[in-house]
Amino acid sequence: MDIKLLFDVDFDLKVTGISTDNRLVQPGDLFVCIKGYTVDGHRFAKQAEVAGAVAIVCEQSIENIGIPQIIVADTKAELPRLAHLIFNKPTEKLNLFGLTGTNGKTTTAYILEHLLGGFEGHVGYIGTNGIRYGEVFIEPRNTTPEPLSLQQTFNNMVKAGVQNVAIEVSSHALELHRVDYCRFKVALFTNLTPEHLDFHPTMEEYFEAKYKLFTMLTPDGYGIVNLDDEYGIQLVNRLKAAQQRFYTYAIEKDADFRALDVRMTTSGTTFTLKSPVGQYEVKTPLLGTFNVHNALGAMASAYAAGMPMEQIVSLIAKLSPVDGRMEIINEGQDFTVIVDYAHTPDGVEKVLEFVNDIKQSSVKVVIGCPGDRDRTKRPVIAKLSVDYADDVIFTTDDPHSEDPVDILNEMTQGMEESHYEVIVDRIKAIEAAINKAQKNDIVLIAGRGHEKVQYWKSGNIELDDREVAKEILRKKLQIG
Ligand SMILES: CC(=O)N[C@H]1[C@@H](OP(=O)(O)OP(=O)(O)OC[C@H]2O[C@@H](n3ccc(=O)[nH]c3=O)[C@H](O)[C@@H]2O)O[C@H](CO)[C@@H](O)[C@@H]1O[C@H](C)C(=O)N[C@@H](C)C(=O)N[C@H](CCC(=O)O)C(=O)O
Ligand SMILES: Nc1ncnc2c1ncn2[C@@H]1O[C@H](COP(=O)(O)OP(=O)(O)OP(=O)(O)O)[C@@H](O)[C@H]1O
Repeated sequence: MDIKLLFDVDFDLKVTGISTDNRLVQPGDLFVCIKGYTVDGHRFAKQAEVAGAVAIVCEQSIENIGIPQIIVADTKAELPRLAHLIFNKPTEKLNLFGLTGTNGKTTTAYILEHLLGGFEGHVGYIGTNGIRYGEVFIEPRNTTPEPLSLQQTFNNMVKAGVQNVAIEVSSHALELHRVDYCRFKVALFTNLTPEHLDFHPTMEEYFEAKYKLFTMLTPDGYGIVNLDDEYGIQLVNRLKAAQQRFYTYAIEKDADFRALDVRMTTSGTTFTLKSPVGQYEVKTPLLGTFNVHNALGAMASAYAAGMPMEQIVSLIAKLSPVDGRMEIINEGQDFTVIVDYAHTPDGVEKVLEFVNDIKQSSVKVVIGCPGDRDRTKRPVIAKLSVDYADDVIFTTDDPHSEDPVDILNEMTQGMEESHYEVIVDRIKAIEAAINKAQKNDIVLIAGRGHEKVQYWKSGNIELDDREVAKEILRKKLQIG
């Protein structure tokens, strides 16, 4: 591509690619210097030149560089525009369904992917559980990838014939320009509760970051909003003021898509759906009230995309469980083991509410908090656990650079209740809970869901709660 198609410059140059990491530069690339949270990419301009970069995009002039430097005010803001152009404006050829909110993005995206898959065209997914389309699966690094890998992925999806993409859009992504130059056919808001307050100083700023997604709707696009959430109500008011189209969903409030008469068991949920085109009996294998919200959001999104309601209702009954979200581990034992990804106070509370609603006997919880992440939630999650569960084992989540014992001390500091114990080793903690479980008990293993790797300062180790639970159950039942 001629550099003049990217910048208003008076020299000729052919650009064949783009990179923000000198270690990945290919000859012919444009190298964009990003000031990161750990290092400043300007430091790597020379190495990028040596690796074959043909020009540098930077925020200030860099010494001893022999290739052209294009100075811009904010390289992070410039990057999505460049990626959009270099990767052939892929978002103009795709229907993007953006999902945002503190909890429920992955689950709602999964349900939507399933619905759209039964409708028309090929579907892609981008989010916490990775990138998937056709036969392709790429392990995730971030929930919402940075602009280069995002636009490149979109371009690959277009080439593979994908038409619809369900993409989780994190507040970090909205704040850090990762999704600039994306235009959404549907923008969905699940809820907003305290999380990431290490990144967004206040809830209002956190909400403003989420709101940005709704300013990126196409003119014929729809906002889809959870009306049972107080920030959802604020969002609806803004959409009305901006004369944007939207559908609401709720259980409590009178919304466009409303679940009435919700009935829950450990094998699934049924409810009566009130929709803009009549009432339907809905059956899903998903567990918990929050998954009724997620199902409603996905159904409203599919409807906004033109899918007939009858088809939506029929497909939702055929869902399989979501990876690591309320996943039942069944090795034939006479109690219930659930692995779930709840890791925010709201998520933990919702899951505990659900298990309390359906419990026939005692509830045992194994839970921890990650290191290097929002510390304010540690005592809150611990308190919720002892408030709702009969037996709690606090254990290690992903410690990252922190000492797990310090995290556990922060969780339990000042705790007056005594029905908890601390077992630092997560495998031993899961083992203790399962070995203590009696007939009809529920063991909830929360926080890590689908995750397969535990992140430690000293190195990462393989740890999948589901596999651990299965192995312990089989030992307990003397199978194999
Ligand atoms: C705070 C944050 O968002 N960090 C993201 C950021 O990393 P960073 O700022 O530390 O980057 P850096 O290492 O300082 O590097 C700066 C620049 O120098 C370049 N570099 C660096 C080293 C080198 O040798 N050569 C080189 O060229 C890098 O390629 C980069 O361009 O840029 C990286 C590349 O795009 C991201 O992967 C990384 O996300 C990290 C992993 C992260 O944990 N992000 C979290 C906070 C996040 O984004 N979370 C959200 C929400 C998740 C949720 O909802 O729970 C998400 O969307 O994932
Ligand atoms: N609508 C919801 N409201 C509250 N909690 C929810 C909701 N949906 C799911 N949860 C809880 O939050 C956990 C994470 O769900 P999910 O992965 O769908 O959310 P997410 O927004 O994608 O989170 P993350 O970005 O951290 O991956 C689930 O395991 C469940 O415990």
